[in-house]
Amino acid sequence: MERKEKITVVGAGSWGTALALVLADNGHDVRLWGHNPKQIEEINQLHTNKKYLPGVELPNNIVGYNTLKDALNEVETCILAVPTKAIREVLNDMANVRQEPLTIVHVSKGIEPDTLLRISEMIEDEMPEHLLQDVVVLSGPSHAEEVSMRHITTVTVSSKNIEAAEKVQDLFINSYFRVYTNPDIIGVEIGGALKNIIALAAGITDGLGYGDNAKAALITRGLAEIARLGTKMGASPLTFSGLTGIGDLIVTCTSVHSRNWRAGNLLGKGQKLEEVLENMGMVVEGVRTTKAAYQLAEKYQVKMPITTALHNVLFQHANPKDEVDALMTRVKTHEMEDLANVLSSEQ
Ligand SMILES: NC(=O)C1=CN([C@@H]2O[C@H](COP(=O)(O)OP(=O)(O)OC[C@H]3O[C@@H](n4cnc5c(N)ncnc54)[C@H](O)[C@@H]3O)[C@@H](O)[C@H]2O)C=CC1
Ligand SMILES: O=C(CO)COP(=O)(O)O
Repeated sequence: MERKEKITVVGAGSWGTALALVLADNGHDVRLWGHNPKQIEEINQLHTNKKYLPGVELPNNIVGYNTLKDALNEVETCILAVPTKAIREVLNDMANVRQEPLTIVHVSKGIEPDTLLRISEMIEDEMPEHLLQDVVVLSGPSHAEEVSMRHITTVTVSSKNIEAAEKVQDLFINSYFRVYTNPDIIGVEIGGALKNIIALAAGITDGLGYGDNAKAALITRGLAEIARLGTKMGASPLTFSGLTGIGDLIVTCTSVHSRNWRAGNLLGKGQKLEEVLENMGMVVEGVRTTKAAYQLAEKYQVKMPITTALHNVLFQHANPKDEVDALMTRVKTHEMEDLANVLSSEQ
């Protein structure tokens, strides 16, 4: 029998709440912290979180907290489930109310524009060393809507300290939520963040009226450019064929639950970015990540044509259809880059 723990989930949005449910199902005492007092009142009195997970009933061992100090009191592990944009602010608040070291399990999928830091690097950067035990990432093909219905889901945990990842594996694993470990934290974080770019693009092609062939092309060639960048950044190429690579690409590009796909779909149908984001009500990580990935492609001198096309649509007001046409009419090339390199060196 695994040890039951007090665990704090920081961020009461859809993913934080769904993960709180998994931990509660495993018998842990779960504290769900959110910054909106009305939402916390709803969680404690009605046992629902209707805005983020409509129709889902929360068990009694999930208790809502509005004060970070109380939520983190006597807790060794915290799940950080806020959008990438909010991470530094929340970590700063956490550091102000903590004295003891904490293991932080982050579940966000993004890269910080300009600093180009992965999320585990942002945590190491922001959290004073004496307050940080370990940093673990949990990622994989997992929509909150399905997890909260206890639908079968598989994810991966990774950390520089594999024992910390194994401990988190034990906290979460159960009969509907299977957790694997992978020591390649760079690959796990890069795959999880960059798949959102491709999901936005898949939403756009669907919105433009293209079919499954276009989507399969985007998933496959998207994976190629994610792996091209990721391996330059030090990731293992094998990670991109796993749950946090192709697995998450498939689910995000093909699911109506995906916020990134839905946002892309509206863009493809002609809505403006500002309008789409305003009406979404939930985070669309792929927009900021496109900016960061575009900067990373320049830094590492890696060709990322889909990311570049999406960057043009999101930030240069390019027409989505024109960008698709431009992608399709690029100079012809080999599919496998190793082969292309061999052939060009033979010429
Ligand atoms: N929703 C999903 O199915 C999944 C989401 N993720 C990732 O989890 C992260 C969170 O996503 P969601 O839960 O979907 O987002 P969401 O939009 O459903 O919820 C975000 C939550 O963060 C809170 N928040 C925003 N700014 C804040 C701030 N400055 N201080 C404190 N709280 C703040 C919001 O009030 C909200 O409760 C994202 O990085 C996303 O990519 C990962 C896997 C699955
Ligand atoms: O990461 C996710 C599924 O694995 C969630 O994707 P969206 O943010 O696009 O909904």
